[in-house]
Parts: sequence; structure tokens; C-alpha cells
Amino acid sequence: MAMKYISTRGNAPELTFEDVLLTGLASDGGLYVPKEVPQFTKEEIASWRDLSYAELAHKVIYPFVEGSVDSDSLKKMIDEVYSGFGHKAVAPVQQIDHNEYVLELFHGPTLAFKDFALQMLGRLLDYVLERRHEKVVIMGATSGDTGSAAIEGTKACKNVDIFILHPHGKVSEVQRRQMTTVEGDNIHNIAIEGNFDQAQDMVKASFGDQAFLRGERKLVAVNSINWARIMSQIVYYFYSALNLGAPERPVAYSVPTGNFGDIFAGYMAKKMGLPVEQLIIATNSNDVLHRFMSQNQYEVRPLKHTITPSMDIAVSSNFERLLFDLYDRDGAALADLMAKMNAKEDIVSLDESKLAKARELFDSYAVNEDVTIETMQEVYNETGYLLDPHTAIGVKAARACRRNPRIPMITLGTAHPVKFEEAVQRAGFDMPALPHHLADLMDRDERVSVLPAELDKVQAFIAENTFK
Ligand SMILES: Cc1ncc(COP(=O)(O)O)c(C=O)c1O
Ligand SMILES: N[C@@H](CCOP(=O)(O)O)C(=O)O
Repeated sequence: MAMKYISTRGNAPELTFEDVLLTGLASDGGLYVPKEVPQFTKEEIASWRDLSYAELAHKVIYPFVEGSVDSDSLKKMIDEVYSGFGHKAVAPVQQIDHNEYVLELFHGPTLAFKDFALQMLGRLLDYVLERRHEKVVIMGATSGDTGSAAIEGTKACKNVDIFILHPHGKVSEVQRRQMTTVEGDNIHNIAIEGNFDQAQDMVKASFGDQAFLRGERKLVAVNSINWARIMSQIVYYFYSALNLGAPERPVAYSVPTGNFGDIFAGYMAKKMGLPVEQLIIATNSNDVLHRFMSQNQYEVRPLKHTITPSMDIAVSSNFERLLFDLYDRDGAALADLMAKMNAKEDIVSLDESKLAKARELFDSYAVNEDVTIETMQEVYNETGYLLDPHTAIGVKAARACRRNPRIPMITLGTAHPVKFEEAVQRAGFDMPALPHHLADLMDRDERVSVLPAELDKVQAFIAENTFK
């Protein structure tokens, strides 16, 4: 049966996967979610224990794309994507203590978890756009990792021009170079004189009004507002849980969180039947979600620039998808709530019963820079294993919030430390070597345009380069 998608704000057309892939934000400003969540029984999940990552990915992803992508084509894409990862297990689990693990999600081409979904997204776009004889414009905002993974995932797509906005001077040098050194006339890097939230706001505003593309091109999202991102990220929860004894044994996850996409994928895995007992929202000092979960006060504060730049996000887009469920999928009620939250003027609180529902599964914890560094040092001294600073935030939060030490606690290892020189050096370690395919990254030529954080200027740049 073809999967249908609905908007969290209840006032946009229902779409198929193919249209959701190409739509980004819903026309009512909401985010698309599956109308019905695919469910797997315990027996079904147990029967997947010996599957390879690619085989498992097919089981988990197919229900979401059914009706838009045929099973054999999906298999081909999945095989191609995950055979290109630098570890045969694709997402290996590394033990760091008794019942405590790091799920390594950095063996893809750009060394962060984004590759899992963005490599797939590039193939899915090619498949759909070839069939429709359409060209699109991709517009994405990055705090460092989405940008390079999106460029790497779509650079070979024939029908795509890609524009990535990153905050000027606020991503690491490796992250910047991973974006700005990729060759291709269809690749455009924009360094905006502002922060990630301004970039994300410009992307969202552009989905709302695409007149700058003169009705000739559709705008496509590579950020996790695009359901295709979340869908592929669900797989590694199943993979790691099965590796550690699920479905007979429950599991818990700690997730370094910014835009709430990765942890939302874990929440989806639970809804689909995986026995996830606890999900920890681990944040840096940009801790709006931690303050909200612990005090029931949603208040957006000015963004802080930290040694975990990828998590320097004040407004977490995907939190809306969780709120939609907490509001029993009442789109109109959610639209009212989002209007208040997005006004960023007052502190917004939820009805305590709704927050209590979230707290049954979620805990939260915020980690400052000093503690991030200490955790990198602590884990290295205990095990000889060097964490990237984002993952260190996850490990610290896991250790602080764990509910049941008998349940395996898995922290998502969201990036490789080689991307974050400042943190690695502050922690007193030598930089690891860049992998072979990036060995000359620091010598490659860069291409980037610096623009003010002004929507009309950014849109004019995109139009000029799309229609030149
Ligand atoms: C290394 C790293 N860790 C954690 C996150 C946060 O993930 P999410 O935005 O899905 O919450 C990001 C960016 O998204 C990231 O790049
Ligand atoms: N941390 C991200 C920010 C964008 O998040 P996304 O998952 O919604 O793309 C980044 O590194 O760019």
C-alpha cells in the first residue's frame, strides 16, 4: 500500500513519498510525517538479527517509500550507498564500558551521521527526477555537517543545483573545506554573515515563497525537515539494537542533539516496534530543549558559538514532529502552539500532562565546553578511544541520566574527531590523520561566496546562479 504523508499543522494536502521528497516544508508551514507509522512485530524484528546493514535498511525503509519507489530499485540504491562506507559493518558498535556503547556513524564519505541519509537522498532524487524530467534547486542550511554530506550525496545528480548556507567563520576548517573544495558548476557555497538559525530561517522562508525561482524550478530540502532524511536515520537504531540483543532485550540511547532529527528517528524506531526504553536529549550550551524538558519553559535565547559547532542551533525544527504526537496529532492545536513558539517573544509552557507523556521516554541534559573536554579526556584515559566533542556530550549525558544500568546504553557517535581540531587540541590530543580520500583536503582550492544574512540577497544569488 502506498504510504501517505500529512502535515503537522493539518492544513496542507496529503502527499505520496515522491512528493514529500520534493516538497520540503508543507504549504501550511508544517512538517510532513507518515499518516500511519509502519509497525513491526517482535517476531519480525527478531528474524532480522543476522541481516547485513543494507538488508536491514531495505526492511525498514521500504514501507516509507512504497508506491513511489519499487523494491528492486530501492535495493539497488541501498546496496550502492552502504557499500561505499569505510567500515564493512557500516555502523559498528564500540564498547566503552560495561553495557555502555558508542554507535559509530562516521564511516561515510564526509565522516558524520548525515551521510547515512544524504547519500540515499541523492539517489532518490536522481530516480524521481529522471522519471519526471524535472530539474530542482536544493537549498540547505548547515552548522557544519549537513552541508558537506548534502554536497557529496547530490554532486553527481544531473538535475540538481545545490546551494548550501553556512554561518561564516563558525564551522570548523575541515567542515568548511569539505564543502568548499568540491568541484562542480552545480555546487554553490554561501557563507552568510550570521548564525545557523538565520540560515535555517532563510531556507524555511524560501520554501514558503518560491517566486525567486520564477515558477521554473522546485525547491528541495536536504535538511531534516525533509522526511527522507529521518527515514534513513531510523535504520541504525534497529541495527545497533539488534546487535545488542533486541528485541528480547530493551535498549537506551543518548543522542547529541541540535535540530532534533536524529533523536526523532530513534523515537520513530520505538513507534515501529523497537524496545527503546529511554532516549536522552544531549545538548551543548544551546540548551533550549533541555530547559524545556526539565522546566516546561520554552524560551529561545541568543545562539552561543561553541566547540561543538554542529549543535549550535537555537530552534530545533523536528521538535514539532514530536509535539504533533504529544498533541494527539491535532494539526490545528499544533499550528496555534507553533505560532506562539516561533514568535520567540514569550516563554511557552505545555499542559503538564503532555510533557509528562514525553518524559516517560525522554530525558535531557546540557553539557558545557569544559565538561565536554573533560569527557573526551575521561573516555580516552579509560579506553584509549578518542571521541569527537559532539559524541562526548552524548556520553556525558548518558552517564548522568541513565535510568537502568542493566539496559545497554548506546550513545550515537555522530562525527569523527578529525573534523574538530579546536576541541581535540583543547583536550590535549594530537589530531588524528584525515582518511585517505581526504588526505589533501587542506591543499585543495576553495570556492565560497560571502553574503549578508539577508533573504533577498541570498535568493537573488540563487536565482542568478541557477538561471545563468
Ligand atoms: C556531529 C553532529 N552531532 C549532532 C548533531 C545534531 O543532530 P540533530 O540536528 O539531528 O539533532 C549534528 C547536526 O545535526 C551533528 O552534525
Ligand atoms: N547540525 C546540522 C544542522 C542541520 O541539521 P539537519 O539535520 O536538519 O540538516 C549540520 O551539521 O549542518
